[in-house]
Amino acid sequence: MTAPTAAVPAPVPTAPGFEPLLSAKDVVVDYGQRRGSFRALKEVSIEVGAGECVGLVGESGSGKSTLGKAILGLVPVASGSIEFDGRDITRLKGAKRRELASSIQVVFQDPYGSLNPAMTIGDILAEPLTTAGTSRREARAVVSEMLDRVKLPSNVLDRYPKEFSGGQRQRIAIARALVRKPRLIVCDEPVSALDLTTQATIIDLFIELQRDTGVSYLFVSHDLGVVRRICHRVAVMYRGEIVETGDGEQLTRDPQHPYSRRLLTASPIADPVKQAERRAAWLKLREQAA
Ligand SMILES: Nc1ncnc2c1ncn2[C@@H]1O[C@H](COP(=O)(O)OP(=O)(O)OP(=O)(O)O)[C@@H](O)[C@H]1O
Repeated sequence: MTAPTAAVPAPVPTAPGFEPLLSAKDVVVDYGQRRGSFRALKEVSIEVGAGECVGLVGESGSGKSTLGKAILGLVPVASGSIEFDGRDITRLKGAKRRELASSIQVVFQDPYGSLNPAMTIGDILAEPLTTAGTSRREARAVVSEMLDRVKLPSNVLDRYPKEFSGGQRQRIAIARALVRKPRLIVCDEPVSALDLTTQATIIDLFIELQRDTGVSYLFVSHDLGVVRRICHRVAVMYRGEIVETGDGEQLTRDPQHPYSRRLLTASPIADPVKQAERRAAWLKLREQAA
């Protein structure tokens, strides 16, 4: 198959009706040492509005996670800028970066690996609050509100992650991301480890949470079908660039870029080995950043 022609990376504007919240401009990320380094993001620009869900689709290795990591400050940005709520966050480090955790959170793909097996659900959910200085009493109230939001009963609090199914664990992971009441959640393939029925209920939950809390999502997925359901706009990534953007319907009906057409026909399937590598890389970076 011939490779699609390279396209000029175009800025992705915020959809009409949404106030800008996140704005990444010409972001470049390189991996490796200076000699032989690999450019994973090539001047990528994207905006996410307040209350908007922007999907990021593309095959394995196209740079989706790298963009999420750059926004979360987990990989260095070589050039370009990332603004959040009007503030330059491109190179925030240390305490200032940690403070941002109250505004930007992440939900991972793997509900099995992302919850500490030695902690009760109550402690897993309260920890982000108590480490940020919230009293235990106040933390309990917020945890209980978030359990309600993700439709889990309060009797889960004294139990451990291993006692729950994949879908329930993902509800717990979503509740944990919500306890600090963030304005943006980077969702990294959050439903691709789940069976189709559970996927559908978790997608419905994401939609409902967005409607009720006004949170924004940058929703990374290899599956255009999933992002079409949940996202207001979809950006297609190919080899470190955004090659096309549009609403899901339009992208499906009338894809402009050859690679988007290929994505539609190929219907890529998540490779479990690749996905395990991606999970390990995320967790390592998070530990380093903690
Ligand atoms: N730590 C790293 N060191 C070197 N190269 C890396 C590193 N992390 C990612 N890459 C490379 O950067 C490119 C983009 O990877 P990235 O994980 O962002 O892609 P992706 O679209 O999210 O794919 P996947 O779904 O497989 O994670 C790939 O070629 C990948 O091999």
